[in-house]
Amino acid sequence: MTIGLIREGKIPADNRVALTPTQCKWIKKRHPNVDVVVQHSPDRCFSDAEYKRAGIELVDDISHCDILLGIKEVPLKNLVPNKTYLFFSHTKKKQPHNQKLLQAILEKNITLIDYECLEHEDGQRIIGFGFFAGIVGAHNGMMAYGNRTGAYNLGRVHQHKTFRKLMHTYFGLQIPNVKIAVTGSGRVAQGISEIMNLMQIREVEKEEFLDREFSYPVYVHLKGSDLYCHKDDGSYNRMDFHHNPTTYKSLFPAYTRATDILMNGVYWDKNIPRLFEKEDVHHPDFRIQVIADVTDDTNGSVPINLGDQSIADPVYGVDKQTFEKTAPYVPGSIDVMAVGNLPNELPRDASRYFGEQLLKFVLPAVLRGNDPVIKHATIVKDGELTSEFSYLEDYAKGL
Ligand SMILES: NC(=O)c1ccc[n+]([C@@H]2O[C@H](COP(=O)([O-])OP(=O)(O)OC[C@H]3O[C@@H](n4cnc5c(N)ncnc54)[C@H](O)[C@@H]3O)[C@@H](O)[C@H]2O)c1
Repeated sequence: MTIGLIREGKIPADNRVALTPTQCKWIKKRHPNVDVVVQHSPDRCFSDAEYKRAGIELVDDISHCDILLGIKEVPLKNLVPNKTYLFFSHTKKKQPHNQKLLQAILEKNITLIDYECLEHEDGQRIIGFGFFAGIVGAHNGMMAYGNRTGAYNLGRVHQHKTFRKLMHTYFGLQIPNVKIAVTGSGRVAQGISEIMNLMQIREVEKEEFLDREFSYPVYVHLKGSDLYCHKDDGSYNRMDFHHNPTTYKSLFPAYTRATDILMNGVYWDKNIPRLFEKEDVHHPDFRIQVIADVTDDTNGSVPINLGDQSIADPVYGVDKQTFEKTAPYVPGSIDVMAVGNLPNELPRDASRYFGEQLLKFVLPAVLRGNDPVIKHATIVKDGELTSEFSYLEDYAKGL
């Protein structure tokens, strides 16, 4: 079997990759019947030369490969007929901008396995970039607070080649006595907590966080039952919340009066209550000055997320009275950091982390063949929608 790492074709080109040179080398050594080739790319965070040094063949033509690994949506013209692809297709929610992509995949008799649909038995996602989104998002949130208050100065993540180098810049950092709320229970929240700990910000209990001030910087980590309760009886049941989110309400408004910085990493869709409502901002005790919205849905769990910024310019202000977008760090506004491709600021670490999960959980299942995990994540098999994704039929027909 030959695995091919494709060149990212989406514009602007994504610099991440599914497997690092060392991981490719490891596969070849561990599985002598598997070959790995890499399509030339000028944009990847690991250069062609690094793959070559690891003994990996570089190619332009990938038509001899059995399995093609990418990251983002593959441009229609690049899709090779009759192949098996793994990438993030962003089609499972019938996203309008990717309708033509799914149609082309069907027409070209392709098999599409979507990373986003790879799940453990209990429904938890197997693979994702969330951890490094949390790392970069938390750094940017702390950077924004430093810029707003002038209390300290943090540079940009992408100025450092690796996470290890970034960590060293936190040495001696003097953070004032801020109170930070971290929300979420997945990889993003894990990444945010990592930065909190590296910056030696101390975790405290929620009651304490709500009731008192501290003479050192603190954070509270709020997960499912801390954030939501049933509207009728105040209870929380995870499965019930996932299935009937509209019957729940948010408990976060109390925290808006005790929090200086919100680091948001919750999973959200339009049926899940927002953390707080826009009107809460007008409450005289609303205290939040900076929001790092790593979840990043426009008008989503954070109602004053006014849309995406770029890595180059990650923060904007939101006027507390009019909710208009302003320049960042001006009086009377809240700073919002909202970027949809945060892991691209640390692409080498993010790729390594992604590749490790791929090697641990996905590659063995691919090699075994006929594996339920892969079956469950296969949206299209040989040009036909699988039964699990038959609900996409109308979308695939262009209706
Ligand atoms: N800005 C960025 O660059 C960026 C990058 C990665 C992820 N994200 C976003 O951050 C959010 C969190 O991502 P993550 O990587 O931590 O996810 P994850 O899959 O690691 O964790 C998601 C958590 O949400 C819970 N969950 C799953 N389905 C749910 C449902 N239907 N209702 C309620 N809760 C549910 C799970 O139990 C899990 O604890 C997502 O919205 C994701 O799109 C943003």
